[in-house]
Amino acid sequence: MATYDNLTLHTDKYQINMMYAHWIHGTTDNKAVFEVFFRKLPFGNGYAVFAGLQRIVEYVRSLSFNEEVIEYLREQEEDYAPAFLEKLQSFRFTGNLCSVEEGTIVFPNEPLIRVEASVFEAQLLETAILNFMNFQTLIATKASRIRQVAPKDILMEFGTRRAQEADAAIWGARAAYIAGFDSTSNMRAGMLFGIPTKGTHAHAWVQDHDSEEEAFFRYAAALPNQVTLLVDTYDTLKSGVPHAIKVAKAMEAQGKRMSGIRLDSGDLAYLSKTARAMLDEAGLPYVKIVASNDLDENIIFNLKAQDCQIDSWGVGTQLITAADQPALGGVYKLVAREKDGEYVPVIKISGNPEKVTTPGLKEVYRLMNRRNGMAEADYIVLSGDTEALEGRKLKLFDKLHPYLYKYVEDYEAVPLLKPIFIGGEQVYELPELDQIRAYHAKQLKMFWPEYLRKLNPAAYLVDLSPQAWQLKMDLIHANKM
Ligand SMILES: Nc1ncnc2c1ncn2[C@@H]1O[C@H](COP(=O)(O)OP(=O)(O)OP(=O)(O)O)[C@@H](O)[C@H]1O
Ligand SMILES: O=P(O)(O)OC[C@H]1O[C@H](OP(=O)(O)OP(=O)(O)O)[C@H](O)[C@@H]1O
Ligand SMILES: O=C(O)c1cccnc1
Repeated sequence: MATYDNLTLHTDKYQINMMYAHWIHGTTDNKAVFEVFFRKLPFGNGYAVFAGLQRIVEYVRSLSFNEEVIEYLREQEEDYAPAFLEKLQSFRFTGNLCSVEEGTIVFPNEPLIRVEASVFEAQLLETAILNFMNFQTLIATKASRIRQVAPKDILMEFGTRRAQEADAAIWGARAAYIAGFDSTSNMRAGMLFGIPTKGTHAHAWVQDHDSEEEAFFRYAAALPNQVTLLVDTYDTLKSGVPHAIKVAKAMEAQGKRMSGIRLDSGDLAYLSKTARAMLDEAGLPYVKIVASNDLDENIIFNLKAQDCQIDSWGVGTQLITAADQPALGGVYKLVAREKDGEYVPVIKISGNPEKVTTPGLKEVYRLMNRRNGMAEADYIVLSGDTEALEGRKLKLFDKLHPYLYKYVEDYEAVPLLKPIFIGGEQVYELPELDQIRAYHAKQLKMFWPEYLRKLNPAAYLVDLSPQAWQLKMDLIHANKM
């Protein structure tokens, strides 16, 4: 079997076909600029949480058309000339790549990643970059919604068994941690990324004993420092909770404290309230209640509205598969190409106005109100336009109804796109995961709650500068049949 972890061919065949066609026509070295953005927020949310950059950086660094890959291409496609395959052998990314940092709050229709490279290199990267960014951003956004409804509780990611295969499990666990989950059950994700791991036990442990009581006592004897007992194998209130109380009391006699019980079926509001009362009655107020069973942000929100007594949530399937919206539709679009040694902006026209691209190399700034430190709007300008950076008064206007406008001043323009690779050299030091998580938590504080609420959030303003807008209009008119 072929080597498994070389991601160089983790791309759509049409990218290699286009690379080949450029090679045939001698245009491989022409520069091209692509931008990554998405058009629509997932889950009806008001923002997305950008994630995927670490994987993208590792992928770009590791690109290598080694012998095995070349051999495969040779066998697969007789059109690919031997000299083309030879050129691929020395392929490496030598361009510039800028990106928003992981954990950043982002919005539709703003550039999140910009690749500026020979068209030969830039074309190859599209598929993998979108694959990594779309999935990880989607899961981080879902996790952020879950965190929002349980701001003070412990959130445990339990999704691996239901994830869309192994990569999704570990990178999804990482994305969830960035957006505020406290732990993962996936030990490999823990080892690879330094995410704290947590786990209870399964029904099998109870079923594998002559009695539930015996199972509980033996588990507590084996792992006295992390005893969370699953109490719903036979009858939660008549058997599970009373047996757990017995174990907790026995532990107390030895000077130890049981951590918790886990509810995994039935009416979680009713069961948690009753179990809480039973535990308190037994003098065990410190024993926490963990819940799991196909939870998502809506069920957790509802359970809280029912005054559930749940301290900690295990969330699997709904999070790791983003069950209510299985994909983020991020795209990678050409915005400029080199012609006669200069960049020429390009556009994609569509009958669907949302699909018309915004031409030209762009920067995106977050306009931070200096008086209150809150984000006012995101402002997209053509690269080289420094008006916002100089703090000049800006006109933000509604593109469909230009007579609706407002001026902003007394702001700081914070560039969102950071240089990651310049001339193929990595210039960005990847932050530690905990730094990313802390950065994300700080980001959330910069937005008014109206933009963050889970249901019907207010739309945050992402505006094009007048020059960027004019360029778009000019190209639409120039290209319209
Ligand atoms: N009080 C509640 N309010 C709203 N939703 C709840 C409540 N209690 C449980 N749920 C959710 O209802 C859904 C349906 O649970 P379901 O009836 O399938 O579980 P169960 O039959 O009790 O357990 P299982 O089939 O997993 O053994 C689950 O997603 C669960 O999290
Ligand atoms: O429900 P999720 O959010 O996906 O969380 C993970 C689930 O995985 C385990 O169940 P298991 O796989 O044993 O099957 P179950 O569906 O019968 O509980 C655990 O008991 C949770 O219920
Ligand atoms: O630790 C747990 O309780 C757990 C882990 C994964 C899936 N379900 C439960």
